[in-house]
Amino acid sequence: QEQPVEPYKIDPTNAGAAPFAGDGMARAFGGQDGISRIVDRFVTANFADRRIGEIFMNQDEVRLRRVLFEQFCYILNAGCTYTGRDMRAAHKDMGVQQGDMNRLVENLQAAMQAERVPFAAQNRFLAKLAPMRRDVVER
Ligand code: HEM
Repeated sequence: QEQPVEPYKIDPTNAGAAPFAGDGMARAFGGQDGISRIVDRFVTANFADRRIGEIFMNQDEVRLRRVLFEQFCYILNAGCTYTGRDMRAAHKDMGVQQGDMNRLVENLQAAMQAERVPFAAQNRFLAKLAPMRRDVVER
């Protein structure tokens, strides 16, 4: 079950990127079912990761699976809204470094590859997420 968090204003722009137009990206990711499988693989990989798993340990995995699905589904324009926190608030004081971000991207690439997302669509999605490093990585 999900743990309560400090109140915050719900706003889909908290997702940190504007959704893609049209349904091409949603289809490339296999719709909500495909996105759900990718998020599950991705979250499982991050928690089990030898290099970044420690950052995830003791965090709310149930909530993370829910809102990360919402975020991906929203950005891919697959018919969801995002109810989570903004990226700066979500990663505050976590000490995430650039190397951690690179590792997380590798795990996401592996999850998309496993679900046979076409390479061009993978890269379009990663390009949408890339600017979020400003709000995630501490320097
Ligand atoms: C573009 C890159 C990233 C995106 C799009 C992203 C997305 C998210 C989202 C949507 C949440 C949940 C927000 C909420 O609970 O309201 C979250 C939380 C979290 N993220 Fe990220 N994240 C990114 C990078 C990273 C990196 C690099 C790490 C560490 C290696 C990380 C570790 C975490 C952890 C541990 C939480 C749970 C926080 C908590 O439960 O309080 N994230 N992230």
